[in-house]
Amino acid sequence: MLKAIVVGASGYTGAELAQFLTRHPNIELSGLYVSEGSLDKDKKISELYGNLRGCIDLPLQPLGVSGIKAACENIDIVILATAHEVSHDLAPLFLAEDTVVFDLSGAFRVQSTGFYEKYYGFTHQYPELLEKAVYGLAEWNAEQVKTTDLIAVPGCYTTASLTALKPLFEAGLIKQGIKPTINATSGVSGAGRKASVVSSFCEVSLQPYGVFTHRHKPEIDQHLGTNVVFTPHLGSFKRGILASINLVLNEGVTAEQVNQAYQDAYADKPIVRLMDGTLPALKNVVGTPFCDLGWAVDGEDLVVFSAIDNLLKGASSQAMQCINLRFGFDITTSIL
Ligand SMILES: NC(=O)C1=CN([C@@H]2O[C@H](COP(=O)(O)OP(=O)(O)OC[C@H]3O[C@@H](n4cnc5c(N)ncnc54)[C@H](OP(=O)(O)O)[C@@H]3O)[C@@H](O)[C@H]2O)C=CC1
Ligand SMILES: CC(=O)N[C@@H](CCC(=O)OP(=O)(O)O)C(=O)O
Repeated sequence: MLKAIVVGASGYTGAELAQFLTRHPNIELSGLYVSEGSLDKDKKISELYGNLRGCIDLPLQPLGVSGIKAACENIDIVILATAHEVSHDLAPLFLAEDTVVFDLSGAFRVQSTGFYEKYYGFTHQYPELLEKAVYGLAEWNAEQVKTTDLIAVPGCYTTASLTALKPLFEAGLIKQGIKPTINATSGVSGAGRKASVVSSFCEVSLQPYGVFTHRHKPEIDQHLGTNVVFTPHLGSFKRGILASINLVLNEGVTAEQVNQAYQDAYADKPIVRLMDGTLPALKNVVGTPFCDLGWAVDGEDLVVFSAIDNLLKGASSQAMQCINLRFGFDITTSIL
């Protein structure tokens, strides 16, 4: 039996991961951690999430740097469900204890230190870890995930976008020089559990934000290999992301070729569901690990729609897919 701990377990993605790990037949959930000064320290996780009562009643233990060695005793797997700066500082310490680290933050997703100064506002101290980290887009990087000890789980908008775009670019169907335009709307849980005015119920309606400046744009650019225009929106619902993506096809490319590209990429991938002539809807993916893809072609114009649960395929269930890949379990274990 492998043993796992979750750091940042009181947050939205950490609590989801605790549930996947509890259900896993080959992994024991051995500890849940929050920051040293957390207001939730020593509470049971089920005091915060009532649905977990009787299922996961482990305490949220405070964790400081000096406690990391003890927290890692006999531990194989560490999930960092923490803010980018926190993951940046903690990952090397957990790696030094011979654990395999799955980081849900953006701290190790993009191989460019300059990117972190521009988009995250901190100087990255570990260029060697940026090189070593594998980007955990599970349907695309499975072989690399199997061989690394640091997995950078992709961001939520990025997962929705790359899952939709990669088959088309791999098949060479998209006209060069015209950037894909991604408009994506996220539920408010994308901003995490901490209180903030912008994500408070009375403040949220439906509005764009981060126009031309959101950090997921360069993350998509790097992992797609081409530049995009990306505009995120915040919607007044709890969970889910719907991305609508406009593209121009190469001359002569047919709807059948688009269908075939998606079939080739995903026919044997159980987590990506190709809609048959219908279009994705959040109600079909929220609470599930799926990415639903639908599309329509009109001459050279192609619109693709991608729907995920931001906390699941956009974070925790994708991390669980990566854990399964890394340790040789079926990719759907504990999530389907
Ligand atoms: N929400 C989403 O849809 C997605 C989030 N992500 C990323 O996943 C990560 C977690 O996100 P989310 O769950 O939303 O965040 P939350 O804000 O909901 O949770 C953050 C957690 O980290 C804990 N924490 C803060 N500082 C420390 C520390 N020094 N040591 C240990 N624990 C600490 C918090 O508890 P406390 O402060 O009480 O200590 C809390 O448990 C982030 O990097 C986010 O960007 C990625 C994809 C999607
Ligand atoms: C609605 C909302 O605020 N969403 C978050 C994205 C969440 C995500 O994917 O997280 P990473 O920060 O790990 O990249 C945002 O726009 O910052």
